[in-house]
Amino acid sequence: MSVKERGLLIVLSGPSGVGKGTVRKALFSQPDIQLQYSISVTTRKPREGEVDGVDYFFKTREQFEQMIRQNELLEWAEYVGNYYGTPIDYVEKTLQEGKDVFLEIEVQGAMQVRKVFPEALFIFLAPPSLSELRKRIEMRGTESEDLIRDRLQAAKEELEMMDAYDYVVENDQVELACERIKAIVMAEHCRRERVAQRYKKMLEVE
Ligand SMILES: Nc1ncnc2c1ncn2[C@@H]1O[C@H](COP(=O)(O)OP(=O)(O)OP(=O)(O)O)[C@@H](O)[C@H]1O
Ligand SMILES: Nc1nc2c(ncn2[C@@H]2O[C@H](COP(=O)(O)O)[C@@H](O)[C@H]2O)c(=O)[nH]1
Repeated sequence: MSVKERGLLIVLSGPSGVGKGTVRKALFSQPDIQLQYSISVTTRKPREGEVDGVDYFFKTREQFEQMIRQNELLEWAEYVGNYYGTPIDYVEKTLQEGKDVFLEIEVQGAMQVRKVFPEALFIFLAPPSLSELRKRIEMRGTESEDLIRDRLQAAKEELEMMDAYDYVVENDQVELACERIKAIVMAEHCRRERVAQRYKKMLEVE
């Protein structure tokens, strides 16, 4: 399979509460872009309304550690007391089918993905400010005061990593952030198409 035919791997990171899930849902509802969401595995307890196999695959720590041992994860990280990871089989199979795969993961995991898939597209979603980030995570109402504090502490470390990404997109408004990500993905497809054409021409000349 040529570089062009394989799907594009898109990695979206950003601090907890910045709006990754909200922007992703907006992006996935767009008719002119087709992305496949990679459902992560986690040891975190489900939030109200979260469904196993839709939002996450919810596992015990023992089950998760077994997945690590059996090399079933493309990447994994411990984030604020819980494990999170990306099942490798789904990502590989879907990319092979020529479909684009979308990962929504924190920064430690994203850096592991970069080592395995350096050609992936890395996008960091940034909040307009730290105070707005705090407001969003508090307004969501899914975490205790202690967990919000820990997630905001992690957010400061994550924001320092944004330079390691190919693009930084501000999530000031969901629709705008969604359009910006769409434009980045479409531009990357055009670039890959041109590289593939040039490569094909080169082979014809030889
Ligand atoms: N542009 C925005 N303006 C105002 N509120 C927003 C915006 N984007 C998202 N929100 C709100 O912020 C809260 C957090 O959003 P969301 O759950 O999507 O964040 P997240 O980055 O996926 O968080 P986590 O990493 O913890 O899962 C939600 O209540 C959401 O409605
Ligand atoms: N490294 C990974 N991080 C992941 C994965 N799935 C989700 N996440 C990130 O964890 C935090 C917390 O998520 P929450 O649902 O508890 O709010 C957030 O930044 C997610 O994007 C994964 O597979 N690997």
